[in-house]
Amino acid sequence: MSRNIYFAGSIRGGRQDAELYARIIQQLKAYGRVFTEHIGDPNVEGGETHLSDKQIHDRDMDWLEQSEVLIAECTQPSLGVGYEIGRAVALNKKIIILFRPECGKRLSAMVRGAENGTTFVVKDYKEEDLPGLFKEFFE
Ligand SMILES: O=c1[nH]c(=O)n([C@H]2C[C@H](O)[C@@H](COP(=O)(O)O)O2)cc1CO
Repeated sequence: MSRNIYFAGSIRGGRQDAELYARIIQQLKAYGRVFTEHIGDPNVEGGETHLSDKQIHDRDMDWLEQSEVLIAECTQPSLGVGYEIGRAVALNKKIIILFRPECGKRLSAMVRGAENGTTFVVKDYKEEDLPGLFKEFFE
């Protein structure tokens, strides 16, 4: 399948959900090419070490431009993920925000408030909902 997918999840914002990101990426790979597999790598803690911050930024923006859709897991707040969402809006990408209300926090109004029902979708979910959600989005 030729669809390009950009998955966004917290790195320097905190790695509590890294294993969940890996499971999400595994599922997304059934629907296209996922550029950002390193986000699910448990060895990536404070960021990728083989690249400078500028190299990371420029590579990720290039990947985002090439992607059809941005899927951002936003439960663990991350400045980088928030930035990527804003850039994806500016590029007119389709955006799917995933948030787990069970965490007890509230999603930023700047993210939930951007929902428009078509190109910017916010999904409150539990992990077991993901296969059905992805099937609905992609098929
Ligand atoms: O090493 C990295 N590699 C990388 O691809 N990113 C990108 C992808 C993630 O969706 C997002 C995470 O941002 P942050 O590190 O601020 O939580 O930024 C971020 C870092 C470190 O900031």
